[in-house]
Amino acid sequence: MNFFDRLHDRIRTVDSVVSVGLDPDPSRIPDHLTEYDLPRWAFNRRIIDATHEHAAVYKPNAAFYEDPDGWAALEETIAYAHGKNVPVLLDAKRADIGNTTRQYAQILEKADAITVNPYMGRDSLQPFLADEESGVFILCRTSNPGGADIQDLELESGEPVYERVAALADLWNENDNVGLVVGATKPEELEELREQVPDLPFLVPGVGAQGGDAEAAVEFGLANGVGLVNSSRGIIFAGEHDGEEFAKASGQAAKRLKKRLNQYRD
Ligand SMILES: O=c1ccn([C@@H]2O[C@H](COP(=O)(O)O)[C@@H](O)[C@H]2O)c(=O)[nH]1
Repeated sequence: MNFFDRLHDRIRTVDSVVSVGLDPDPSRIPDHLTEYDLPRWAFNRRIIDATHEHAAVYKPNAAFYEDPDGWAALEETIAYAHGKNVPVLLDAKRADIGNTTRQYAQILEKADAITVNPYMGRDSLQPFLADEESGVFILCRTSNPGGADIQDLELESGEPVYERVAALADLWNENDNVGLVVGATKPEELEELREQVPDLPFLVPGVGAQGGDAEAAVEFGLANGVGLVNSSRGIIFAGEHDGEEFAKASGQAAKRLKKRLNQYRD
């Protein structure tokens, strides 16, 4: 079954488009978990227990796992999320020349979907695009202020780079497995892009800690009801640092976000 069909089912089952970002910054992990062999895994397990009923996906960002213990923590986390029937979207922003990108794409044997960087062009994404079962979210208009430096540049045709990326992504979507990453901090661009590519689901980061527009994220992020609105720090660090209460607070934050976003869903 294709990733977006699986995601559609998951969204229906939990009545939620919330992507829970698993970015376990070691400096913010509660003290009582730092004694574990894999503190990031101990942390994520508790977050998953508390949030899975509200999670359409989990989105670990690879940056928080790129060391030997980190990869072990990530593998445990992915397996545990799957045990709760929640798909995993790895925010890795990968892509490279052919033989290198083929190695990167092997991660899709574990995760269900990945974010990729279009800067190196189609061949750098080919192994991801060719994987019919997995989702591929292409960075299009990112949520950070510096996203404008390149993505907003006007081409000779008058279109900005991010619109060209969306047009290419639509072209590359031969296996119905492509989505776009568009920040909630860019509501006007979200609206324009939804008009331009009506059938591509968006992953919309930037609500919560980055203060993005939750209503626009839902109104324009979903294609035929399918899409994701991510919050990471706003959910996983919703509580105090110490004690088991942190997980309860993350469950409440995920539930709150789900309710808030559901106000805007059809
Ligand atoms: O444009 C982008 C692309 C990716 N991200 C990632 O999403 C989360 C956001 O975390 P918050 O704590 O909810 O701000 C994080 O992993 C980013 O690297 C993004 O923010 N913007």
